[in-house]
Amino acid sequence: MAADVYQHLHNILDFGKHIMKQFLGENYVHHGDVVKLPLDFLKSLCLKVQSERPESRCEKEMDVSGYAMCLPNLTRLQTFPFVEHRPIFCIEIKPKCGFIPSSAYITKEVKKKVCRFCMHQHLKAAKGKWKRISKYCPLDLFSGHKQRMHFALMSLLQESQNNLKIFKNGELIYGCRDDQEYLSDLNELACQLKPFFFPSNGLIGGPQCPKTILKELINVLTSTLLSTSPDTGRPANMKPIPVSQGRNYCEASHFCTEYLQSGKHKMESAGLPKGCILYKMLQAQMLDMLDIEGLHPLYRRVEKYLEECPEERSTLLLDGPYDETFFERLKDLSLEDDGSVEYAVTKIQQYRVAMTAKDCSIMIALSPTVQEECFDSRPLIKASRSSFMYSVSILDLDLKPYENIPYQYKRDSKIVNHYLKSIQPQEEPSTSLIFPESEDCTLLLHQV
Ligand SMILES: O=P(O)(O)O[C@@H]1[C@@H](OP(=O)(O)O)[C@H](OP(=O)(O)O)[C@H](O)[C@H](OP(=O)(O)O)[C@H]1OP(=O)(O)O
Ligand SMILES: Nc1ncnc2c1ncn2[C@@H]1O[C@H](COP(=O)(O)OP(=O)(O)OP(=O)(O)O)[C@@H](O)[C@H]1O
Repeated sequence: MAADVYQHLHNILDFGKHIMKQFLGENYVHHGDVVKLPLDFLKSLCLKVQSERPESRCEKEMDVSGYAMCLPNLTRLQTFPFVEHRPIFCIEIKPKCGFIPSSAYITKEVKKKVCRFCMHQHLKAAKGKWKRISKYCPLDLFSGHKQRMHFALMSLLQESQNNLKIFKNGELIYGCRDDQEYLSDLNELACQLKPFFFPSNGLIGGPQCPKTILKELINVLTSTLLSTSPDTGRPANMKPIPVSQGRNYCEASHFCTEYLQSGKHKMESAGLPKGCILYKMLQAQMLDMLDIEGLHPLYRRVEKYLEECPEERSTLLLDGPYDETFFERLKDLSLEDDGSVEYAVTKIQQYRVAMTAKDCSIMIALSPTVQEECFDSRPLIKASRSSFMYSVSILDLDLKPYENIPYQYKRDSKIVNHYLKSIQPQEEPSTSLIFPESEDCTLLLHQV
């Protein structure tokens, strides 16, 4: 049992170290270490954290067999550990899938028009996972278009669900609260963040203030998400997947509906700078080239083969090791199915990597600089009245299990069918949230 856990944790570590680092970049991935911990400590820790865990996660039990994964605290700056004592805030974003599939295996046309996140919102609201439908659409965030990105980030702030959290000096101060009104929360947030953006205090005031602070926050986040890191990430010999294969906007996006209604007939595609975290994440997500509808028959092919030759499971590398050989196989982007089990396995592994990239989170840690530090060559993000040292990391890079594929297949059709049913009566007109760069947003906020 403990040996299995040890092996499992090592697999996670190797997957981060040898596979996800290649896709996402050396600087963004912290693979951690497997550590042995005293059983007593683990048991008391388990009791202590149980009451803090979200109810929906409590069916998963904490493993207390003796091994654990030790990761750096990603709410702190990873690039400058010597500034540990400095005030810092960190934004965690779980962006989800940023593209619309274009696979020929898709049977429902709506999947080529509306993104999975927006469709899934309806099912989540119906099941009571969240009270309200979010106006966030991942395609807006991944668009590289500043106005769309601002809209996406503002929508995340308004309805954070499990897609946005904010930490101040390592402590959660915002997010994951569906039971509170967002207005009071946003005021409180602005209040907490004010010293970071307006350190000299007193210079700025009046009723615009919280809105100004949130806009500063959104600008800083957008710049960070679009900033490029010098490390290479995806190796040069792996062809990039063209982002333009599917449509570049989602028909259910509140931004796009209004933008197109306002007489703009085409969604211009600004595109993401190659090398920024969103670009890298999107490339990894797009390894899902067949969609679950094209993938599921390949899963059945492998299952059939394994029924006949169960001893072949390790040769197929379904469960690792996650090393160079595994990575080499992921590079084959060909979609010519020769009917072989090898082809099926390659597509399955690419799909699992893509699913992992669709469910991981970005941690953006920001710490304001003091004037005398501004002379060196560290990357800085500038706001109107302050500037920040920052680090970007990716969290939750456990490879999604092979065994989940049939479940993903069923859930896909459940999400789509529910969406089609729920939009049938009439489309709700959306209320304006767009705030062009020259105009103020229309949020009601109190002075802080
Ligand atoms: O399928 P999705 O898109 O609902 O993603 C699941 C997540 O739900 P979300 O939509 O982000 O609220 C879900 O998030 P929550 O636990 O609900 O916060 C998990 O991350 C789940 O992964 P796993 O099965 O625990 O490894 C995720 O499942 P996978 O599909 O990534 O396996
Ligand atoms: N290394 C880290 N640094 C800072 N915060 C972290 C770190 N790892 C996890 N967290 C915080 O804990 C949350 C849950 O982490 P994660 O999703 O990895 O847990 P999990 O193992 O999936 O949880 P569960 O046991 O419920 O399945 C993250 O969303 C993040 O807010």
